[in-house]
Amino acid sequence: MNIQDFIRDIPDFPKPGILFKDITPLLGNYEALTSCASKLANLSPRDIKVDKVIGVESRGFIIGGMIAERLEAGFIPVRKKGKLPYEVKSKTYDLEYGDDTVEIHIDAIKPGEHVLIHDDVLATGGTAKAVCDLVEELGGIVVQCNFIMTLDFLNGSDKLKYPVASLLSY
Ligand SMILES: O=P(O)(O)OC[C@H]1O[C@H](OP(=O)(O)OP(=O)(O)O)[C@H](O)[C@@H]1O
Ligand SMILES: Nc1ncnc2[nH]cnc12
Repeated sequence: MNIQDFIRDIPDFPKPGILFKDITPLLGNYEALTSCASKLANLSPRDIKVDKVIGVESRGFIIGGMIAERLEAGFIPVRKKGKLPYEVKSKTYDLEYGDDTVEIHIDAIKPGEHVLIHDDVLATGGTAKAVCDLVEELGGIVVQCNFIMTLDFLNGSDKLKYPVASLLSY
């Protein structure tokens, strides 16, 4: 099963000059979807029990939830501003195509819990860095930043002080 075959390039989306990596063909194929989730779960650290998996809105929710199930961990949604109903911590960050704010519930992580952060794409690293900061502020321990793919020409991993795992790099 070649995951790469299920990632579609869309030029100039959502802005001119951006080559958008579209994962919807992957999501739509049962074998590709489950193989991707299992491979990503297998990349998690062997020696650490992951307590919680974070999925980042919105594309990180789908496979993040599947990884949590495979690791027998809880799932935490990190959402864009104004979507979570309870008290939140927030971080604003720059994107490849704009800026955004992510939020987490203040009681999502207990101090000392081991947290794996999953998203579909690591681009500039702004989103993942903001999520790492939120985990640290709640007293959690980031064990891995886990992605389907990294866009290496944007050097996103330079912003992250934690191990990065991914299936594909461009
Ligand atoms: O490394 P970065 O430069 O921060 O970019 C990566 C982020 O950008 C995309 O999300 P987007 O904000 O487009 O939201 P979506 O998942 O809801 O489409 C992607 O799903 C990551 O979350
Ligand atoms: N080029 C890209 N394709 C898909 N998602 C992204 N998130 C940030 N940059 C992206």
